[in-house]
Amino acid sequence: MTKMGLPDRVRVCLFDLDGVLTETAVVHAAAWKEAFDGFLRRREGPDFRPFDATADYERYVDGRPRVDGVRVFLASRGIELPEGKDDDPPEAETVRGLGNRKNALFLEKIRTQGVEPYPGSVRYVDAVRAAGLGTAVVSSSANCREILISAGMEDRFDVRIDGRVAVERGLPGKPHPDTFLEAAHDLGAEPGAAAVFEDALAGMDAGRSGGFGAVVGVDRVGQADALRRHGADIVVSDLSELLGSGT
Ligand SMILES: O=P(O)(O)OC[C@H]1O[C@@H](O)[C@H](O)[C@@H](O)[C@@H]1O
Repeated sequence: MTKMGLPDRVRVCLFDLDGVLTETAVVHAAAWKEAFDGFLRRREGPDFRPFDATADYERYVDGRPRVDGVRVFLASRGIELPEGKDDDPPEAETVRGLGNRKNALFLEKIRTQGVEPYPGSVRYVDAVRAAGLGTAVVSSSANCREILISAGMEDRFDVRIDGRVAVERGLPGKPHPDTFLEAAHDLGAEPGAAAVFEDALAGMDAGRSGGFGAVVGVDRVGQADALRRHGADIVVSDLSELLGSGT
């Protein structure tokens, strides 16, 4: 192990954003709950079964691109909506409309609450860079760049593969490994020389299937066992735990 708490073969680090670098996973979960509950209430009446911002979020939405989150959660309730168009209004009962509703709610929350980076993640990324390792942010979010700027972290990554870049390059999102593989490639590293840092189960699955050199699960919500079941080699509750370890 190196002093970064990673195997010696690791040359580049691929960081998920929401919940790993910034405290925005809970903001996404709250926006999804508001959007889905509004939809379910309209469709099923006052006795609707609400979206569970922990269990439903982790299993069906967390880590996936926006439209995939809509589709996978609705499928879990036996609901299928028409795809709709990118610019569908937020009240449209389509996959894109519901995604746009969630995005409007998410942006509103970010505007009022601001974006906080995890201090331990900032320290870890800085230490990794100082040690000469390459860094990438690999996020399903189309808002990744704005979130990084708001968190004051934009300059800390050599490569950014986010929800927008994935669409431009035709890359399937997490749980597929393609966005992580693309980031490793852009950093000039084989997957075996890359470490993946993720908090979402879909992200773990991407890390496991991509043949990466290490998969670090970041457990902010008490799901360490699930992270291990989905492929984490190491689980920490904060990236700062990796500093100075294993030497
Ligand atoms: O809606 P956005 O900002 O494009 O984000 C898509 C997804 O990005 C992921 O990083 C989050 O874990 C999900 O909760 C979110 O739904």
